[in-house]
Amino acid sequence: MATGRTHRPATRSRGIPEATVARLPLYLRALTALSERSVPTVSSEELATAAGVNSAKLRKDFSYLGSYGTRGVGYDVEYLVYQISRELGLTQDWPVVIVGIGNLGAALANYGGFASRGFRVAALIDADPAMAGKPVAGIPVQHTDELEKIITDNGVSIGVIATPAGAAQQVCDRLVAAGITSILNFAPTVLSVPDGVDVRKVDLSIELQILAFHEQRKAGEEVAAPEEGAGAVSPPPVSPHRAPPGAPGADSGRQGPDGDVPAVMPA
Ligand SMILES: NC(=O)c1ccc[n+]([C@@H]2O[C@H](COP(=O)([O-])OP(=O)(O)OC[C@H]3O[C@@H](n4cnc5c(N)ncnc54)[C@H](O)[C@@H]3O)[C@@H](O)[C@H]2O)c1
Repeated sequence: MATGRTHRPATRSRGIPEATVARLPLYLRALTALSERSVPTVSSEELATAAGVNSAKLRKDFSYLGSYGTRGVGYDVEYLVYQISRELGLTQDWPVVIVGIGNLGAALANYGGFASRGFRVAALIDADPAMAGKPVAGIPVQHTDELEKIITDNGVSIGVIATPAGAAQQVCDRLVAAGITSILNFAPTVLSVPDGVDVRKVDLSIELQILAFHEQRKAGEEVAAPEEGAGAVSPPPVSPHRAPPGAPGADSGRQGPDGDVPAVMPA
């Protein structure tokens, strides 16, 4: 049974900090767009803007990859795409299983962005016997009774949980016992996993709550703003774009369009 893991190491193998790893997909997304436009080189400032991070952080991140760019020329786009893809393990195909094929699981199965990034949906699994055999995104749904066999037969190491929260821990335990070592959890619950298993959690409602915080703050500023010429002394303005303390992107000083951290977070 899961023993529970309460913290994650600050650095991964080969000394790349976790925060840098979390930004690599942002760089890759921006670089892929440049590559598709056949842009050969890019400056750290341009790439930082496109990725939504600050350029000093980008240069520091790339130094972990041993990539320093060429003064006056910038970074070679194709080479960086290759380097980051290799670092993220994307130069190989990763079979993925999705468990819980309801609204969300079906939407994920239909999402073309997984396959184009090297994540092949190997199987769809659901506990509802009525769904067994029904195709979703062209893949027949399989019953949870088959879970262990499916994982072994397909050599799957990444599982996606899209079940109701109440079922997620039990599904997680079965996935882990069957050999899954990475889990992307969409269920709104904290999963307990043994050492050696990585869990990432996506929660769009948390992102909305952070936006609600900013909306509330903006509304408060409008109410508090003194009328011109009234002579009132107001406190220095607080940027509405700063994240609340402890939130993703907090204390980063500056955030790009997406913030510095993607809307996926450690469990
Ligand atoms: N993270 C996010 O941003 C986000 C967004 C939407 C929904 N969610 C969460 O995703 C989950 C799924 O939402 P939904 O709208 O697709 O729900 P849904 O009810 O449409 O689908 C849930 C599916 O899980 C299956 N299921 C239940 N128990 C199972 C088990 N033990 N093993 C395998 N399958 C099982 C059900 O048969 C059903 O098909 C919920 O936990 C929801 O809160 C998260």
